[in-house]
Order: sequence, then C-alpha cells, then structure tokens
Amino acid sequence: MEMILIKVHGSMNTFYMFETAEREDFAQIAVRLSELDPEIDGILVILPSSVAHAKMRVFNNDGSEASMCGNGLRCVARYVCERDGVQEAVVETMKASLRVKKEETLNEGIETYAVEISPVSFSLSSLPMKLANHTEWIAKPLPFVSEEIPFSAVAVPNPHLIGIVPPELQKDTSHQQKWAQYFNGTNDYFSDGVNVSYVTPMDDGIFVRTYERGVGFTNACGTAMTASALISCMAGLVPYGDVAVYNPGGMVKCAVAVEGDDIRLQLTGNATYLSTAKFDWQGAGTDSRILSSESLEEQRRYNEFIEEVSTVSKQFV
Ligand SMILES: N[C@H](CCC[C@H](N)C(=O)O)C(=O)O
Repeated sequence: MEMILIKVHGSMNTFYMFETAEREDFAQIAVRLSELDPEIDGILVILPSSVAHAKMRVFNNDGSEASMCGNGLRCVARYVCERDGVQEAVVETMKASLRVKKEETLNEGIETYAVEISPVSFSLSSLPMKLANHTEWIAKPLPFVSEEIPFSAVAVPNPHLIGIVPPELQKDTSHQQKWAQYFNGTNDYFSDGVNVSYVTPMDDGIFVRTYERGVGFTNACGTAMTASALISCMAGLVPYGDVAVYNPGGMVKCAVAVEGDDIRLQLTGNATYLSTAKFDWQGAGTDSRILSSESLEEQRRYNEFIEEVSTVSKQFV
C-alpha cells in the first residue's frame, strides 16, 4: 500500500505525518518508519472525526501510543487549517478536542501555530505514578533520586516528571538519562513510563531538555515544555503569562493562566514541513521502504531562527 507522508517538525521534534482512515497497524508503521529514518521521533496520524475538523493519533518510535503531542499538534493544525481553508480549527485527541489556530509567524517564512494543551491533572493516578501515601507530588525532591532537585508530576494529559535543576545538570545529561531510563523500564513508580524533563531558569524564560517516553532524548517535547512552564510559574521562577521556553531545537512560547482550579495552557511555535515522501507499506515484518522523498525548502528559514534563539540555549546544547 503506497502512502504519501509529510516529514514535519515542531521545534525540531520530527515526525512523519499522514492523513488516512482508521487502521490497526499504526504502531507497526511507526516502528518501521523510525527504523528507516533515525531523524524521526514518531508519527502523527490524521483521521476523520465526528466531533472536530480532524482527529490526531500519536505513536512514539517504539510503537507506543501517546495521548497528546504538543509539537505534533501544531503540525497537524497547519495541515487541517490549510486543507479546510480556515485560520482556526478543532482537533480531536485521545482525551480532549483542542482548539488550534494559525498565528503571526515567529519570523517571516516560518509557519506558526498556537495549540491548546489540555486536560491538566496533578493527580498521580492520571500519569499514572505510584508513590506510597501520596496522591500528588509538586515541587518536592524525590529523596531516592536527589535531595536537591524539586520534582513535580503532572499529566497534560500525557505523563511528565519535571525537575528544576542547576546548569551543571543540563551540561551533563547523564543524571537525567539514568533516571529517565529507569522510569521507562521496569520500575516501582511509572507503570506506563513517563516523559522526564530537566528545567533551568534563564534570564528571560526557561531552558527545557526532555527524555521522551518511547523515544529517548529529543530536541523538544511540546507537552513537556508547556508543563514545565506551568511548574516554573507555580514555583515563582517566571511570571504567569507568556513564558519563553528554550530547548535544543529552538524556542516556543507557552501561555500559562491559572484561576483557582482552572488551568489554561497554550503552546505557540513553528510547524515546519521538511519534505514529502512516498512510503510502500507492506505490513509488519516486511521490508517496507520509503520509495522517494522531496525537500520542501522551509528548513533554511528555520535554521536562521535557531541561530538567533540558540544564543540563549547554546550554553547547554
Ligand atoms: N513521548 C510522548 C509523546 C510525544 C509528545 C511530545 N513529542 C510532544 O511534543 O508533546 C509520550 O509518550 O507521552
């Protein structure tokens, strides 16, 4: 079966994206494509929806399905808005139908979209995370990991464990890698794994590096950056409102608003198309191949953008 794929990225978190009808083998397609193209972090599947303009399903490189993907949703938002000739749309995801909209470009020539990140829950059962005698864990060290790093557990709705760390733990990623690999293997705390982010306050925002469940270290994780912005506002590290979040793949803006129990999060950033590809899918266990691919020449502009913003994060990358 021949499929037309678009290779896309949000903050250099890179995926193959395609529109199709519901099928049972998306996990196997994700695994095969990640074998064929080591640059990708998963796949974004665009499906019909009875309640929204479209439905998005997300599969990590290891074939596991995620309930949300912030960087990916910006790319799906662009596809749906351009397909339907609209500036705003609604995209159905596993746990919620989310508002998306085209924004003024971050920089001319870079397509930019804003997406709602929701629902948000601090209840450990929503990750899930198991900690005896606790139902939440916010801004406290996990003594078995470190006495110095305040960790927070939050679902947006995919699961995130977020630590506020000094620059030294950004320059040397071995501490983050050790614990992220443990929490995504056989462990006593996260039965479904967890995305692990280390956050360091900067002059005008925060720097976030994420070890993603089902993938490993990525250039950026949209849900993680947004959750990290929320945690940083709650810790008083940055003011509520628009938070600049720097990452190895660039920079995004996360809008954080909290009124009582009402938490509203919005992620704004690029939605870049890298190339189109023809993929011959013959089913799992076969040697399905990418038959051809054609560059779309948008990356040059994004590289210039990274040059500008990476003056901040260059010290950590
Ligand atoms: N690895 C994540 C899914 C991808 C999310 C990330 N790419 C993002 O942009 O939010 C998980 O298993 O929850």
